[in-house]
Amino acid sequence: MPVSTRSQVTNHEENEQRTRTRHRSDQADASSHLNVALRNPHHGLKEKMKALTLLYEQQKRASSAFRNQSPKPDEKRFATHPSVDLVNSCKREDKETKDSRLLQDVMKENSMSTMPAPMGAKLPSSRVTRTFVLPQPPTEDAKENLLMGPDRILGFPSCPRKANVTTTVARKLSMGSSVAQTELKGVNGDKNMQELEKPEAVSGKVVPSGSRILVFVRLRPMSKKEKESGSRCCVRIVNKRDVYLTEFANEHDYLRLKRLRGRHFTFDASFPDSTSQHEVYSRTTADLVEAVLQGRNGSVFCYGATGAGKTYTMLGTIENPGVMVLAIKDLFTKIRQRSCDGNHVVHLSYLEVYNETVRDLLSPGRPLVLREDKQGILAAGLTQYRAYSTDEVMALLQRGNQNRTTEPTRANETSSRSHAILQVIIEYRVKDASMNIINRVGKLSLIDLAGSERALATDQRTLRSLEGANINRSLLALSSCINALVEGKKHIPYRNSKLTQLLKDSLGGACNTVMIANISPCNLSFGETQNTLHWADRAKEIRTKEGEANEETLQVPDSGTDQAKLLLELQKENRELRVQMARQQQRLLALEAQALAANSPTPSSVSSLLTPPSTAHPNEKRKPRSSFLHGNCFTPELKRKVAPEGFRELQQTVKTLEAEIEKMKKDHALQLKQKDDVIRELKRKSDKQLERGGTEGVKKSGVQTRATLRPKEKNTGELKSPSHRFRSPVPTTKKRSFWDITAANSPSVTALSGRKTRSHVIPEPGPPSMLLQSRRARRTQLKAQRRNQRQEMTMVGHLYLFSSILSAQAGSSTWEERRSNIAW
Ligand SMILES: Nc1ncnc2c1ncn2[C@@H]1O[C@H](COP(=O)(O)OP(=O)(O)OP(=O)(O)O)[C@@H](O)[C@H]1O
Repeated sequence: MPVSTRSQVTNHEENEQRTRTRHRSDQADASSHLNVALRNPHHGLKEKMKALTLLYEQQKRASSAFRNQSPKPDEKRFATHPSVDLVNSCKREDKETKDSRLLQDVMKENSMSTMPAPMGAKLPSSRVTRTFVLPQPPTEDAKENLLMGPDRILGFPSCPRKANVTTTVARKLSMGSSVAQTELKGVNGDKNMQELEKPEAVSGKVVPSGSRILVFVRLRPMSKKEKESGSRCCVRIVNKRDVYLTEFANEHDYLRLKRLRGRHFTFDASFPDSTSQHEVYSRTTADLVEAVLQGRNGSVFCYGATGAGKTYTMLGTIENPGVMVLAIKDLFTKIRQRSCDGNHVVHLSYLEVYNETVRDLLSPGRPLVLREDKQGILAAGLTQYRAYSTDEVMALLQRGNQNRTTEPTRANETSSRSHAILQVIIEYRVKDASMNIINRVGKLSLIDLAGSERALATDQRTLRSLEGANINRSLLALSSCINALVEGKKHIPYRNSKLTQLLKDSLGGACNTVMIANISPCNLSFGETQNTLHWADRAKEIRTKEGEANEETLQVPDSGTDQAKLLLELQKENRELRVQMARQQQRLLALEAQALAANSPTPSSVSSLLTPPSTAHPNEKRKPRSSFLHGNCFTPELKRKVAPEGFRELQQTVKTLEAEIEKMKKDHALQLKQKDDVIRELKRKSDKQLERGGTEGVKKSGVQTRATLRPKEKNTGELKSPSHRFRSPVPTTKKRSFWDITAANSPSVTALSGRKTRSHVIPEPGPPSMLLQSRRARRTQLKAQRRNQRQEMTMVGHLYLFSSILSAQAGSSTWEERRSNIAW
């Protein structure tokens, strides 16, 4: 991290001191005695030597036991290191001789030193020798670390480590399955990696359950420029885990000549400069990819000073692709192998945080706004591309990198000036042991952070310094978050920068997170390297939440192929049924047409309808007509039977209808006759009245109507019609009829009751009554009436005929039905 306050460093050193003390207390009595002696700088040299001898004896035994157990460290690992020759030459020496010489050196130095033993060692600057004071056994590894060449090196491990591989225990990702471990073994094939230490062992305290952030360190090789400038390597990686950082004392700084600076760190794995990209990927990210395929979220981020090799680790080159490329390739390969139906969805988004603005790298445009919802922090409007192959992903990645802000600085020619986040969301289906289909969704975030830098290291130009300030600010926010998370604070200041907002899930969410700290071997970058290692060491203690795998079991009872078969069968059946139904409909239509043709009234039958029926039995109960929709109606036998039977029925119906019509005709003729009689009677009466010159009645009543002429008939409740069909309803005493109301509202009654209604309005006088017309005019009117009646009768006959045909077609089964069908 760019900034580390004095108090933080002090705290850290105190913690380490405490850890050292705790470790020492675990040792034997003699060792504890030694510790007491070592802690006291004013203790006698004799006692110190005694203790050292004791310690040496003890550690010698331990180291010989260790040599018997553990495999020899790979000599090739250090091939590029400046001290390789020295290391090899040392190895060629007899171990015992070497150890004893070391001890002698130590004892000599201690006898000469004025510094307290555990704090370091000193040699006169003229002497070219190695100077150590080791509170830990001088194991082979430690010796390697200290053999830094002919120069005067002031270095020592700050943290004692038991020289026993069995103390390191494998740390697992929170994958919830054995796959992780299997993969780990398969991919790494390294005993030490399988036996990574427990989180508790790393932090030195009991921590709650959950997944700890995995922290790895990668050392980059010395650049040509650095070599040419005569820079030295200040970092040693031992046993692929331990990082020894040493500081070369400045020969001209006489005041600090005696000051010793050097640190020792232990991580989940540390990669020397010769480590290949594939090895880095397989050790750091392969398990994470596996976890993502199990439906979990995973994050990998590279952290380090500018020019330390973050982008190289994440992106790499075309010849040596980095973690991003290898992870995506691995994802695609594994999805294709595992997907049960061959389908998968891979969505890709790529953004950068530059000068505290979020930009879409795949479709650059306006800055994006960060929003928080239930799923976490989201960049609103970020493009999600669906990729179908690795090549497509590569093309997208390339496009995104072209859009990424990079500038040459003094520290790095292609320095990334922004933090880049590549997010891959995968969705695919797998089958479990009980053949259930499980839908899995996982998210992998690959983050390449911009490098922390000192203002002096980069250009002093305004834009670069502003970029640098923003980068440092966001990294400082990141370090604050790491601090808060490690200290278990309730409030984590994610909102201090856009970067921490975006990393919220990776740091404190339900996510498996890997941090790769990139460091430079150059002694000129000692400060930055120390900072990086310090924060990486701190990040080891962060624990992310234990999250559920994002998977959903789809309730499909049968296998995919069975399902497909079933679907095909059902489709086939459906097609067949449709064809059958169409055929049946055609047959039905044909039958109906046939029946209609057979039942349709021919001219002869119409004429027969008009002739009087020979026999008519209207009340006779008829057999219901068999329905065309009956189940057996499609048999050819029945088809032959149905037509004549229907025809016979129809003939009978016609006959009955004819009889009915005849009867009605008679009734109507009778009615007409009665009406004529009434008219004649009325005429006679009116003639009499006229003859009597009785115009008084006319004057009295005002308007004479037919109703006034038949008051008695009105009382009986019968109309003048002779037909029983035209009987009016019997008037009830309770209900007031319209006539009652009008009578009640008549002026005389109103005068009595004093109440007025709308019917008080006196109607306009109507046309003159028929009785007032001349005789000739009356006769013409009557003739017209009769003509109308005759026409009505003809129409009724036609209607009757028509309705009978309709009812016959509609399939009315009984006589009553048919009769009711006739619209009277
Ligand atoms: N492991 C490695 N092997 C070989 N070359 C490396 C390695 N790591 C880094 N480099 C080289 O070091 C130089 C700087 O690396 P890189 O650009 O990745 O640094 P960086 O940390 O991303 O810097 P910045 O933060 O400024 O972007 C590059 O030229 C790169 O090729």
